Amino acid sequence: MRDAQALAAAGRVEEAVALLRAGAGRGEVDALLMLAAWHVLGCGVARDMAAARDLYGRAAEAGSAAGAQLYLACLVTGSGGPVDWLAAMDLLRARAAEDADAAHQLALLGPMALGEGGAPAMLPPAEALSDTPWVRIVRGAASPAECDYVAALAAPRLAPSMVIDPRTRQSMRHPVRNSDAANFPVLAENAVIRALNLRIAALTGTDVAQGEPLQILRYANGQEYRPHGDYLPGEANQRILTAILYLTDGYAGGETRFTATGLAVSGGKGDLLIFRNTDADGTPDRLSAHAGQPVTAGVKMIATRWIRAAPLPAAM
Ligand SMILES: O=C(O)CCC(=O)C(=O)O
Ligand SMILES: [Fe+2]
Repeated sequence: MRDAQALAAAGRVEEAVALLRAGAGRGEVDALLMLAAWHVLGCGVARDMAAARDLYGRAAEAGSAAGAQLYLACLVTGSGGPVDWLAAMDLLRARAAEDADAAHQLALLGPMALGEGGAPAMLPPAEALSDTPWVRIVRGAASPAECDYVAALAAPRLAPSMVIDPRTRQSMRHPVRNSDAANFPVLAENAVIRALNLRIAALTGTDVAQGEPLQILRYANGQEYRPHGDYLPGEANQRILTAILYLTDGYAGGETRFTATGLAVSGGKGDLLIFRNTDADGTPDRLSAHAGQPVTAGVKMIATRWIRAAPLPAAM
């Protein structure tokens, strides 16, 4: 496939696409995956998620682990076609013998007893912690095994957290947040991540499409997230809610502290903290400002879902 890349780099995009199509036609995994990626990105071909989904499916059928992962993401998130949870479970079962992660996902999904499309069967109740700002906690929203799985899945993806410089729009390191971060864009989701995102959507009374990619933060000793609001300056589709799932326990410090009132939350492993960042009319609620206090021993990991007022544009 280096030939196709070289042709594309030389501006001979049509020839590159023709080469990929020929390889894909012969069922070559590399060609199927690259052509799919080009359809996702709209690079050399028109952006076409349905075509990408079909190509990932063919790569999966040809035995590609990467193809199977991406096809699974399409099936569980409804990218490039309808959500097909049953086909996703079939795919996991077909792979479980040779793919430890597929087997692990099935082991976690079984006890969830999910309904159609991966919807949660039952929801634990929410407890009010404060009304101004509006803060709720759902104890045991995820099991310890689910938390461990998400933490381990994120580990190889973790990199120093970045913030966007509002002047240059470049991402850069910043002392406001010195943790490590990783996220799961739609095509990086799998069945377990999707099930958790659907659970968070149900617990917050929102549509799963309103959620930004699940973001994992890892704070080692001394790391923190300084006081901030989660709302986005000048954004029309505002972050109305934040949901934080605590993935680890046994660390010291690291409370989530609402700086205006001093409310400090030490979430237990599997607890989900939910708070509103805006008023009913969508204006930022300054009282929702909060911090992740410095961790003083051990490691704190959380999974954050920033939830917008309206669904985000379809999957990338
Ligand atoms: O680490 C925490 O407790 C807070 C994290 C946070 O503020 C966020 O993810 O938006
Ligand atoms: Fe925050």
